Amino acid sequence: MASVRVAVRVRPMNRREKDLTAKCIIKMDATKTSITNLKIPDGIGADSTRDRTKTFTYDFSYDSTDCKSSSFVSQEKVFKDLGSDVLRAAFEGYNACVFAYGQTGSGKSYTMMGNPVRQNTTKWTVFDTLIQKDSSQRDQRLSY
Ligand SMILES: Nc1ncnc2c1ncn2[C@@H]1O[C@H](COP(=O)(O)OP(=O)(O)OP(=O)(O)O)[C@@H](O)[C@H]1O
Repeated sequence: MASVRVAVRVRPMNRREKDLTAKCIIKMDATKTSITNLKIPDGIGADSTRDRTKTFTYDFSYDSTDCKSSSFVSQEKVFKDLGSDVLRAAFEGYNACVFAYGQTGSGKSYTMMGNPVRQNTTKWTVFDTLIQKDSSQRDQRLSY
């Protein structure tokens, strides 16, 4: 596991953003995140086009804007990609840390804690599985 991993996640638009008919200017493609400056007109010249959209590569780029989209990334996937290895490392005695960074309302708490009713169940199920796996490995070690 790499010592540091960085992920970007885009949440669905909230009511206020929808009411303002805000446009989504972020696109994710595998590990790449592209941001488009709509104030720069499209297709004027090669240089303008390059400035209009900037692309950055991260370990993970998560599109969680629309749960009906084929590219939708669920809370469970985020946890499996980012949380489970950190937990495993912690069980193995390594120091580990996960933190979320972003402006207010961008989805930090949601990504870390999930939805209290449904998504925590998924998270804790994966967590329980890890604990069970850890104890069964320990039991195997003890039985040698
Ligand atoms: N991936 C997501 N899918 C659905 N809803 C989300 C998602 N991320 C955030 N939200 C919703 O967006 C709102 C703001 O999210 P959240 O409270 O997690 O932001 P925050 O970054 O922790 O804000 P603050 O810094 O003010 O504490 C919440 O209503 C939350 O349920």
